[in-house]
Amino acid sequence: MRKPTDPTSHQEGPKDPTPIPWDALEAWEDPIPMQDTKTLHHMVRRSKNTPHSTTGPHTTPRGTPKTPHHARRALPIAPRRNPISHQEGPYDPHGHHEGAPKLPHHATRDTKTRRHTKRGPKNAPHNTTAAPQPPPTGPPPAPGPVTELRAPKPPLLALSPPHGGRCGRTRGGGAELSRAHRPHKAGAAHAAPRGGGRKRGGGSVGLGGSRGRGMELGWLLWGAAVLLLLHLLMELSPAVNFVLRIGFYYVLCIVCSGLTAPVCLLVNGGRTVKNMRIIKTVVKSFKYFFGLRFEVKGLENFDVEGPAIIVSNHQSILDMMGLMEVLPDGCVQVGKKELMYAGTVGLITYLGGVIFINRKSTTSAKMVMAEVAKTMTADNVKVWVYPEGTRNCTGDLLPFKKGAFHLAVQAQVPVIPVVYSSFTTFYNPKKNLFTSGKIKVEVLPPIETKGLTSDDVSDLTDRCYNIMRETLFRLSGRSGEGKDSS
Ligand SMILES: CCCCCCCC/C=C\CCCCCCCC(=O)SCCNC(=O)CCNC(=O)[C@H](O)C(C)(C)COP(=O)(O)OP(=O)(O)OC[C@H]1O[C@@H](n2cnc3c(N)ncnc32)[C@H](O)[C@@H]1OP(=O)(O)O
Ligand SMILES: CCCCCCCCCCCCCCCC(=O)OC[C@@H](O)COP(=O)(O)O
Repeated sequence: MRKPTDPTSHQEGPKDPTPIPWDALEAWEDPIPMQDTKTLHHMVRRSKNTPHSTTGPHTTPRGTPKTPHHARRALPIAPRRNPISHQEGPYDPHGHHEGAPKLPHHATRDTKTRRHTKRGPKNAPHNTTAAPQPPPTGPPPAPGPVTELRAPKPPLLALSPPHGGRCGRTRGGGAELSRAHRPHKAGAAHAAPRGGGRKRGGGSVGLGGSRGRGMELGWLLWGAAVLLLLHLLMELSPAVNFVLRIGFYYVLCIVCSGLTAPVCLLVNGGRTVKNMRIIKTVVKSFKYFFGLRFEVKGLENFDVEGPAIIVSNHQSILDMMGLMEVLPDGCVQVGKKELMYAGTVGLITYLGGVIFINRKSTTSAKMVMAEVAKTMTADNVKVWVYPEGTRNCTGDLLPFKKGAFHLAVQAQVPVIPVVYSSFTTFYNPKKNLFTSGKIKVEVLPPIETKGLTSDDVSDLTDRCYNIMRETLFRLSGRSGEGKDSS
């Protein structure tokens, strides 16, 4: 919080023509202190340390044997204790709870001293306009510094004790510009003056107001010009269009992940599949920014009793929008472990219960999947796997990895194939193509695995591959022969 200047220099009335130190006004409008980030860290730490809270395979407490059990917690279970309810006393988002940082003393002290500035000392005469000055005698003074040549500043401040923040949390307090004089807000000229509610003479906006509005207009014009230029460039150059759109997608993912993570922590307390509902709500809105539409069929095929393994084709990072468009409740995904280190996106995938595997180590990946097979039934969660093991935007399918099908057979749960039509009609990084488009999504009937063993995994994989490939070609409107023409 910036140290406010001496409030007396902001007395009402045009006594002193010298310009008001505008920056000093800022001191009266400091933002509300940010939420105490220490509390947030405290919550995260508490949620990790509570005996019942789930942790991912990579966060087993020190000393735990690195046996397959480390994956035991791979599946998210709603933590049985919510770190927020363990705060001393009720948790107050405005930070007025135990241990919250107090406002610095001088800020409160100033509140008292400033109390007198609104109307001057307590028993001073109630003069709403300055007493007339006696006419100056003797020769006219030589013109002083430039400042004296400037038009005198209009009366500016209806001072009242500071509220310690922009939003005026104390009763009627706070050093604030009378609305009629607030220098930077468009349309403020006609707002009723605040602070004490007494009518102030004259509603005209001071010079500062028009200058502020001019600046605001300038910025608006600049912004419009930049946007127009960008739009023009995007129209003229596919490469610029592609870079800006995919860049915007990355920014959207990073920023929204950073904003959604605290919400997940506050609502669900830590890593749990329940966070997927929140993530899904946010990601489902992304399609509108890119003019993408989804046409979904067969959602009823998700209505199976208990857990299941869902397998789908994987074309690009845009798949997250398609994933969230149809994601059933209580469904976690299998992802490459590198994702966990992708900044805020890694945090949100961790909080959403994503199961991280090391694709480069079949052994460790198998162990994780084996553990998942054991726990998914107990936790009644579905697991979404991309059997191609990587992104593939050719309009065809890569050969399937077998892990998902071993998982289904080991857990004796059905496999539900999901197919997304080819993105190649609107998205092709090699051709710098990224426009709006329609994606057809089809959820196919479940394939039972009851009674199957690991010997049947190869057949199961091939069967699923063929059904999904045929569906992909049908949805993408192409013949089943050969590679995509693109
Ligand atoms: C709020 C705003 C947010 C905005 C941001 C959005 C956030 C969204 C939030 C949240 C959603 C996040 C979503 C993330 C999604 C990420 C997707 C990816 O990362 S895709 C890459 C990782 N996925 C895979 O790799 C596929 C699964 N892979 C497998 O299952 C593989 O099979 C694996 C890794 C286990 C092994 O792969 P191998 O490369 O070794 O090849 P193989 O042929 O499958 O296996 C080799 C041998 O091992 C046996 N084997 C494989 N798995 C086995 C198992 N589990 N048990 C026993 N044997 C197994 C097989 O039978 C095979 O043996 P024989 O050839 O038959 O002799
Ligand atoms: C704050 C610092 C952020 C650091 C940069 C993070 C940028 C991440 C934005 C990613 C947007 C969403 C990603 C969804 C998951 C995904 O689709 O990952 C690709 C993998 O399936 C397969 O990867 P690959 O094997 O390389 O094809």
